[in-house]
Amino acid sequence: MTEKVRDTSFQKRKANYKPSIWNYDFLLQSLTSKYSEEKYTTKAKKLKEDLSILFEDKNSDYRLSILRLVDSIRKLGLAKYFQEEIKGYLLKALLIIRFPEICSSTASVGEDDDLYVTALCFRLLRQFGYRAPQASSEIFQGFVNETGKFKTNTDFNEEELMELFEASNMGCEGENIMDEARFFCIQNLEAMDHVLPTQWTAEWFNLKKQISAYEKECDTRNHKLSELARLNFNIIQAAHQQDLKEILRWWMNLEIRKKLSFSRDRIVESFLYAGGVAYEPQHGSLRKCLTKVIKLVLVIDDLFDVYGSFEHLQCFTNSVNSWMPEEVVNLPECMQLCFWTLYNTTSEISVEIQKEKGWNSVLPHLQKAWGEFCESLLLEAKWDEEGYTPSLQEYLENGFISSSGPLVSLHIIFGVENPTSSKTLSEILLENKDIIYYTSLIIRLCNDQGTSTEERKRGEAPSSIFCCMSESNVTEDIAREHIKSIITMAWRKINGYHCMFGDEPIKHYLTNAARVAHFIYQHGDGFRVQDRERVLSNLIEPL
Ligand SMILES: CC(C)=CCC/C(C)=C/COP(=O)(O)OP(=O)(O)O
Ligand SMILES: [Mg+2]
Repeated sequence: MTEKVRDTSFQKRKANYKPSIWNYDFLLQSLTSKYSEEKYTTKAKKLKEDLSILFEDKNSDYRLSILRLVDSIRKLGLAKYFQEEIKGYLLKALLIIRFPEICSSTASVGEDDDLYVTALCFRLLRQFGYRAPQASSEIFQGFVNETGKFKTNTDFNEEELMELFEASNMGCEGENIMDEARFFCIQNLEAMDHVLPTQWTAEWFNLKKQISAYEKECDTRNHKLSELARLNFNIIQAAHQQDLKEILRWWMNLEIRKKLSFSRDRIVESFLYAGGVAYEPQHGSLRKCLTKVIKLVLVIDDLFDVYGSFEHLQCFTNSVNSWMPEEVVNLPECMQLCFWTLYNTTSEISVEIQKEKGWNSVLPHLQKAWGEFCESLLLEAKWDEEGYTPSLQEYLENGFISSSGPLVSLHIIFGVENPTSSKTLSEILLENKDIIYYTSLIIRLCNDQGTSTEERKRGEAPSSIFCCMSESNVTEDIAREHIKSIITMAWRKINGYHCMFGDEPIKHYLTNAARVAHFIYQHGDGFRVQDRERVLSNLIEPL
């Protein structure tokens, strides 16, 4: 057992987090939706059947309308309903582009495709994980000059440039033409630097907006399709409401809640973000488990950043590493409570995963991941204590772990995959090692982009931006641009894995964690400042 740690009932620094804006009792009462009734699911199935006719339409072999229909279905969150049809349709679209002479449509122009069609087709194929010649970046060769730059003599309109921008964000490492495309669009479209491309966006957070936008498309809109999209959104929201009720009860019953004046009470936001990772109704268990993990990450992160003395944090980390409650008895009461909450919640989660998914020996993996997370926070606390500024590389080697990405990823794998597949957990982890790394890197860098100014004011450990400024002796603006370029590079790597393996569920959900990070930090610190409207829109108000 550790020797007695000095009991200093002090708090390292003030974070001045505002209390939660949510009245949990009131929320619990408000979370009811008629869409959890069976009849709505039946109605959705019926609508889906009625809509099969869309795909039989003889006139729709014009590839642009095919591609647009597939894109609308995807944007409306209905791709899962029409998986087979989309596959058939995309293949048809490819056939028309490659062999126009065998298609009856007079609109097929084959090789002379305009930028819009080329970019749209390329993006959809990559989004759905299909390998085809049209999913190769080579198809943009016709739009660049001999030096590899996009031809400036062609007058591309805004719609074409937007589509090219979307396509460029599906590019992989080494596809220079995609880098050129991205650069070209940012230069030629106003304020593109702040536009989040679809590939970086968590579908769930954009769904309502997409449905409303589709409904404004008077000419092409299909009423039944938008009816199904609305119904689908409301059915999902009803499932989320049931999950959130359970989560609120869990949180309200925890003793720790009353003892954490130094920490952020952000259980609703933690749930909202977990929903961005896996929003489909069947992922309720994963959503709830991720919410608990994110909430504990916030508590422990605050413990390290604003509360504990270095000595206390060392003792806490030892306890998590050894997973031995005896170690914490000498810590302040609230730190002991943190440990117990982590200890008990993790045990419960491991039992649930074993029961639901059939995995064995889950707990040792979760313990190890929490231990590594605390070690990374302890190193940051050490840098803070010593006033040391690491190089950017040294910072990132640790920062990808302190982002909580590896921890969150492990829970995603346990929640998505089941052990009946032919692979062991170690094999799955190894296979996804790089995607976990780059996702975690994105979480870390997005977090720093959104929170570093405030953290610096509070005198917390340095962020990537500060490390970059100090190492290269550059201004904050230049450092921020450099960090943005690392984020873009990380996405290129992630895209590469998707191109290689197709849209596998594990890779899809792991990547969603990076998308959620962009969302949380795009306008600052999404955990500090609560977004009332967003919670109401996604979790409370039906369409
Ligand atoms: C998408 C996910 C899982 C997000 C959680 C990220 C995280 C470590 C939040 C802690 O906030 P912070 O802004 O205080 O972080 P830090 O102190 O590490 O900079
Ligand atoms: Mg922090």
